[in-house]
Amino acid sequence: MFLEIKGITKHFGDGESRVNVLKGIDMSMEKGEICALLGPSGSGKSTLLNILGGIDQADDGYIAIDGERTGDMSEKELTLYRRKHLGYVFQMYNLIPNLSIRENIEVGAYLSDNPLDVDELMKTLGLYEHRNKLPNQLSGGQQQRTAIGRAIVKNPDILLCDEPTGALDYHTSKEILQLIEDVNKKYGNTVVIVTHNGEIEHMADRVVKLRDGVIRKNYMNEHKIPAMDLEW
Ligand SMILES: Nc1ncnc2c1ncn2[C@@H]1O[C@H](COP(=O)(O)OP(=O)(O)OP(=O)(O)O)[C@@H](O)[C@H]1O
Repeated sequence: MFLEIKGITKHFGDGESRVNVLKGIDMSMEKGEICALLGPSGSGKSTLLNILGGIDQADDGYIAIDGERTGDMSEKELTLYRRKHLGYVFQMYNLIPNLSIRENIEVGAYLSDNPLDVDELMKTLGLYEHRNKLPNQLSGGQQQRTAIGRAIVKNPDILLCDEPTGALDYHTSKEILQLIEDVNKKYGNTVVIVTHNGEIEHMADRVVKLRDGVIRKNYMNEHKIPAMDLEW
């Protein structure tokens, strides 16, 4: 097992305003799996993703990646680990406005000992011809491609995507999902996609459904559908 999540609990606030957001999450994933993490608003999806990504800390439980428990690491080790092994794609692209597309992707490459070839990646992403433009000269879909490029150029073991198509129209969303699928096939990264879009579960190997901070369902898809064929 590549990724192990065991007994994760998390609360926010204290006293009357205390909310128990995650109430004991256990799940695991193999390398190269795509997991769709679904659940109603407020069920704890982003909180779990942030804990997986080392952006937030659990109250209890642990995350182990390839046998290494992130909770046992010092702050410095964790930062290095995050830089090297995790890629994050957000709904808002968070690109650096005064850097070119190429430079935005290179920012990710600098963080890695083992980066992918930036030119080749830009070609895979369909961004090569736009490489010298600034983010605001591109469409939303192209900006999201750049954000995926920045996350993936590190060749991270795990790619965490929080509503990666949340701000995009139907066709662009499908393109981005196809791209995530292509990247997973080509580089074998383990992918977790947090989404409200139930259709995305059909392209995933594993489907995990959260409700009220608990996993209600966790199953493997017998028949995956290519992202290109999803409809909603
Ligand atoms: N930093 C925080 N401080 C206080 N409460 C928080 C914080 N972050 C999240 N919460 C609360 O935790 C609960 C779960 O939030 P989370 O964002 O994980 O849910 P979600 O399933 O991702 O929801 P959505 O689909 O709407 O993004 C919510 O009730 C939210 O208000």
